[in-house]
Amino acid sequence: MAQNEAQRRGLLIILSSPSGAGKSTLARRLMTWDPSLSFSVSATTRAPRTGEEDGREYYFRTRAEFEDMIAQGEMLEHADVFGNLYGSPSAPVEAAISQGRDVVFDIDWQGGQQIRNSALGKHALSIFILPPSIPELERRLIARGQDAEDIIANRMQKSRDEISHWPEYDYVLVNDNLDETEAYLKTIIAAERLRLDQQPHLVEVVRRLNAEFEARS
Ligand SMILES: Nc1nc2c(ncn2[C@@H]2O[C@H](COP(=O)(O)OP(=O)(O)O)[C@@H](O)[C@H]2O)c(=O)[nH]1
Ligand SMILES: Nc1ncnc2c1ncn2[C@@H]1O[C@H](COP(=O)(O)OP(=O)(O)O)[C@@H](O)[C@H]1O
Repeated sequence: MAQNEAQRRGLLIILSSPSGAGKSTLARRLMTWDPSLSFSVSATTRAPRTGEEDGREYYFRTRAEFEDMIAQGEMLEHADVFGNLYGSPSAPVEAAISQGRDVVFDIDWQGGQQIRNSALGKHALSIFILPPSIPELERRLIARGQDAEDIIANRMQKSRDEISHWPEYDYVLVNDNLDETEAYLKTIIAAERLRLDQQPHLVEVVRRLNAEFEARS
């Protein structure tokens, strides 16, 4: 982008899916693809999994701390998911988008809905990830090897409700082949960026085209 051009605000790229469909894997791949992307690290009251670090995958907080963050107006959105509180802190998102950086969210349908209905909703690009089948969804949850049987059963039971929200999203991808889904996701983001980057110039271009028509007549 030329230096004197006004910088557009960053996009809020929302990824939602039932647990196990692959959205965290896809989000991680996006971050490697484009290091200018900012990942919105959520706060949660759920316990850390093996290998998860406070401030990297999540900000792990007690329920009292989380409720205090809500009371202080620090959350862009928040929801109860599988009996725990999850939410996206506003400040890092505001900072990133005001610098023109696009932000990736790995959140459920309730969070997606809240962001779309917020003041930042017009900057949202939402993508829903479907699993290719329910047995495959369960296989992935088991293969991930992170959750106990009862937790997996609870996630499987909630997945039908999460899936029912697919029509609310701008795009829906079936994550069968991971590399293919990743490629589609990048295409969607690239197309949206192109559209937004072109927008401010279009009035000027069409004005010039019209002036050129005038000059011919
Ligand atoms: N609304 C909302 N949902 C979130 C947030 N962070 C994570 N989630 C969702 O909470 C659900 C559970 O996340 P997690 O415990 O990491 O399990 P996983 O999705 O199976 O890896 C997933 O659907 C996440 O997308 C958030 O900040 N807000
Ligand atoms: N297209 C795919 N094919 C096979 N396995 C996948 C695919 N996408 C993701 N996985 C695997 O499925 C498991 C769940 O993926 P994850 O990204 O943690 O899901 P989510 O964040 O939606 O809960 C992980 O072990 C991941 O490596």
